[in-house]
Amino acid sequence: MQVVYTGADWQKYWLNSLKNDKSIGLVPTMGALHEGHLDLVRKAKSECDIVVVSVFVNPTQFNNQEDFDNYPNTLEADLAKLKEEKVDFVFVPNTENIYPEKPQLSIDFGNLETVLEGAFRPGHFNGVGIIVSKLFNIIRPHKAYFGQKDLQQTGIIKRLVKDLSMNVQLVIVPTRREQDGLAMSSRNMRLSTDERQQALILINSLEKAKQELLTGKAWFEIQNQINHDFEEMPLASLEYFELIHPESFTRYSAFDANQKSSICVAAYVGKIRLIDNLPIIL
Ligand SMILES: Nc1ncnc2c1ncn2[C@@H]1O[C@H](COP(=O)(O)OP(=O)(O)OP(=O)(O)O)[C@@H](O)[C@H]1O
Ligand SMILES: CC(C)(CO)[C@@H](O)C(=O)[O-]
Ligand code: BAL
Repeated sequence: MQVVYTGADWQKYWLNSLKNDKSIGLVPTMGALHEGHLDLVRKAKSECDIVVVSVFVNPTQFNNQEDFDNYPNTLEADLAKLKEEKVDFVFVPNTENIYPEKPQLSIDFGNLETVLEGAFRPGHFNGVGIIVSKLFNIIRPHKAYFGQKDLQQTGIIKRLVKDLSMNVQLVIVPTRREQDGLAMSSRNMRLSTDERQQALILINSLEKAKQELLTGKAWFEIQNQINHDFEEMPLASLEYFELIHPESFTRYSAFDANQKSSICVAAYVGKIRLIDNLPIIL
């Protein structure tokens, strides 16, 4: 496994892979790797000749300085896990290398900016759009792997690839969960024991809502009930709990079994903001 620190360093490996007609798979991450990330890596390993994992905590996608300052950094352990998975390259750029200057470009994702993460994290998707474009331009992968846990992020990146005719195939990997159902997330390691227990309200409320939707209960009643459930949890505070179309991300005010739908949730547990989602009709 080779650790590469700059785009210029990667260039010679890229030329070599091109000469040998090798396919390249990229797994973009912000580090603090868990089994969810490793599922992406394993999928990439099974489909590509060369797998590159990037580890970069991208400052421009954080709308909250405290969240950025406290984002876990476990690079040594990450490298050991990636070596175990027989990853070919790990790209670990520093901020100066990625952002020699503050980008002047900004990306407006239209309606995607006005709901869910777009609404609650102003500027977040602009930061994601810029860094993912940069990573695609530097690494030039044939395929890139993203997790379904960040459902709206997958919509943003699909839009980016389509609107800019990027020559990369996106692969979306299902959400890996802990045994009790909590979606794996790097931020989980910052939860106290009590917070970890109360964090289960995210997946429990998604599953409860799904069951009730499928048995005919009205969406507004379900939403009211879930709001109430969150109010009962002293450490959890709900940001949104929405029924949406999983491609356009438009909100539904009522359930329609003939339309694709997913439920998305975001909540603070203590000071940690977590997100999750569950498909209802695919
Ligand atoms: N539980 C999971 N299952 C599948 N993919 C995941 C999971 N968690 C994260 N990913 C994916 O891994 C990639 C890198 O994500 P990232 O490094 O932000 O990790 P993260 O665990 O989502 O961190 P955080 O939730 O704290 O933002 C993204 O494509 C993300 O969707
Ligand atoms: C795609 C990504 C690596 C861009 O920084 C990040 O948003 C993430 O980890 O999901
Ligand atoms: N996994 C999404 C990255 C973020 O929370 O900024």
